[in-house]
Amino acid sequence: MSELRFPMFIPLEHKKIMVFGAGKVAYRRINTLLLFHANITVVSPAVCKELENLINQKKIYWIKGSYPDCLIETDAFFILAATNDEKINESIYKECKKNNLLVNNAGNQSQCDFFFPAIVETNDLIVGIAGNGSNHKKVSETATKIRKELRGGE
Ligand SMILES: C[C@@]1(CC(=O)O)c2cc3[nH]c(cc4nc(cc5[nH]c(cc(n2)[C@H]1CCC(=O)O)[C@@](C)(CC(=O)O)[C@@H]5CCC(=O)O)C(CC(=O)O)=C4CCC(=O)O)c(CCC(=O)O)c3CC(=O)O
Ligand SMILES: NC(=O)C1=CN([C@@H]2O[C@H](COP(=O)(O)OP(=O)(O)OC[C@H]3O[C@@H](n4cnc5c(N)ncnc54)[C@H](O)[C@@H]3O)[C@@H](O)[C@H]2O)C=CC1
Repeated sequence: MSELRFPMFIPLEHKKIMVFGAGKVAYRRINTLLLFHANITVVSPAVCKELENLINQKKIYWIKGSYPDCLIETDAFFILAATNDEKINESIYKECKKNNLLVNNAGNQSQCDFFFPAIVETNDLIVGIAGNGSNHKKVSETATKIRKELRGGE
C-alpha cells in the first residue's frame, strides 16, 4: 500500500468510543485512548485481567455480550472492530458504514476509515506516528526512538 495518510489531532474528551473485542489489540488501543480521556465502552463476552482492572476502576464501561447481539450505539464518535473473528469484524464495519459511523477494522486495512497511530506524549507534545500500512514494526520502533529522544527512555 502506498497511499499517504493525513494525520488529524482530535480532542476525544467525553467522546463515546465503542470497542468490539477485549483481547491484546483492544487492550493496547484502549490504553492509548485513555490518555485522551475518551468515554470507552467495550463489548465482549469476556475480558482479560488488565481490562478487568480498568472496568473495576470505572475507567471504561463493559457490555458483557457479543456482536451482533449487542448492537452499535449510533452516538459513538468512532468504533474499533477488534474481535478475533474476521466475519464479525466485517459485519461491524458494514453496519457502521450503513449508519455513517467512522470505523477501524483492526484486521483489514481496506475497512478502516482511519488508522491507529503509535503515540508518544510528553507534557506539551503529542506525536502520532503512522506508516503506509506495510511495516507495523517500523512504526513501533520509530515510536520507541522518539520516546527515547523526547523522554529519555520508556
Ligand atoms: C494498518 C493498521 C490498521 C489499523 O489502524 O488497525 C494496522 C494493522 C495491522 N497490524 C498488524 C500487526 C501488528 N501491529 C502491531 C502494532 C501496532 N500496529 C499499529 C497500527 C496499525 N496496525 C495500523 C496502521 C499501521 C501503520 O501506520 O502502518 C500501532 C501503530 C498502533 C496500535 O495498534 O496501538 C501498533 C504499534 C504501537 C506502538 O508500538 O506504540 C504489532 C506489534 C508490533 O509490531 O510490535 C503487530 C504484530 C504482532 C501482533 O500480532 O501484535 C496486522 C497483522 C495482524 C494479523 O496478521 O493477524 C494488521 C492487519 C493488516 O495489516 O491488515
Ligand atoms: N492492527 C493491529 O495492530 C493488529 C491487528 N490484529 C487483528 O486484530 C484482531 C484482534 O486480535 P487480538 O486482540 O490479538 O485477538 P484476541 O484473541 O486477543 O482477542 C479477541 C477478543 O474478541 C472477543 N470477541 C470474539 N468474538 C466477539 C464478538 N462476536 N463480539 C465481541 N467480542 C468478541 C474475544 O472475547 C476477545 O476478547 C484480529 O482481527 C487480528 O487480525 C492482530 C494483531 C495486531
